[in-house]
Amino acid sequence: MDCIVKTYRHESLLGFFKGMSFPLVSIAVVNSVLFGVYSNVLLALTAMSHQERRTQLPSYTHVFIAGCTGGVIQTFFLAPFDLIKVRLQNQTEPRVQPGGPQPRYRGPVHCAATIFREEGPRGLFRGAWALMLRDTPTLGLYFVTYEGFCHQNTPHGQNPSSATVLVAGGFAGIASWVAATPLDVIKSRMQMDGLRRREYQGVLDCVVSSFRQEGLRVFFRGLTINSARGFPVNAVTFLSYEYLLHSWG
Ligand SMILES: C[N+](C)(C)CCCC[C@H](N)C(=O)O
Repeated sequence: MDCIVKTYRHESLLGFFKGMSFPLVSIAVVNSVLFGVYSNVLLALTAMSHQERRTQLPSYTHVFIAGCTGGVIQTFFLAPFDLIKVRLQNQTEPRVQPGGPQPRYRGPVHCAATIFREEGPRGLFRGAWALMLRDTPTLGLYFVTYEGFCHQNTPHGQNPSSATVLVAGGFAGIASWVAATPLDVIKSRMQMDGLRRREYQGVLDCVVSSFRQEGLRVFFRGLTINSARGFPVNAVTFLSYEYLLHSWG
């Protein structure tokens, strides 16, 4: 609540949409990589089409492996986009006045160019290890939750209803975000670390020093908001996924 109130006071309604244009474009790319890799790995592991999988649920191990693989590959696409989002969101100066000083990053493209210039091409992948650690197991969990919930709430041999897909997707989002939040905190700190004097030696150092300075609570920062956001976002994501598979498959 404090964050919402302060964001509104300092930056008005626009403050909530900071760094949004870029993720809007990137989410299409990132999700198609994730769901594309997931579906294809599952196909390779089980030799069953999407339709056939409805009658015979693949083993949860296969679902988990396919989800984890999606998580690894997705990181290469997500890392630069996510970095730019985090940098822009953390730029909390009030809106620029005409004639006043320019903010450090003037927008996503300028932000990408500045990071490239100041921190080199590898700078665009700052925090990518933490991101991969965050997403690999949690995306495995994401698909296991989704498939498991759909399977349990659908009569044998039928396709899950839209309502089931929405709720299953929502739960998958919450479960994976709850599991991902500790490393999400670390990931964002690593991404911000390139900006000034380097504070952390690596992921482990960031975990240890965050814990020393702020205690165990630090790893649960943003848990409520991540889960609250996770439900609707992933309900819609899975509904679109199922819908597209049916209309094209
Ligand atoms: C694995 N982790 C929890 C990080 C994300 C899982 C859901 C991904 C979705 N695009 C979203 O933004 O919610």
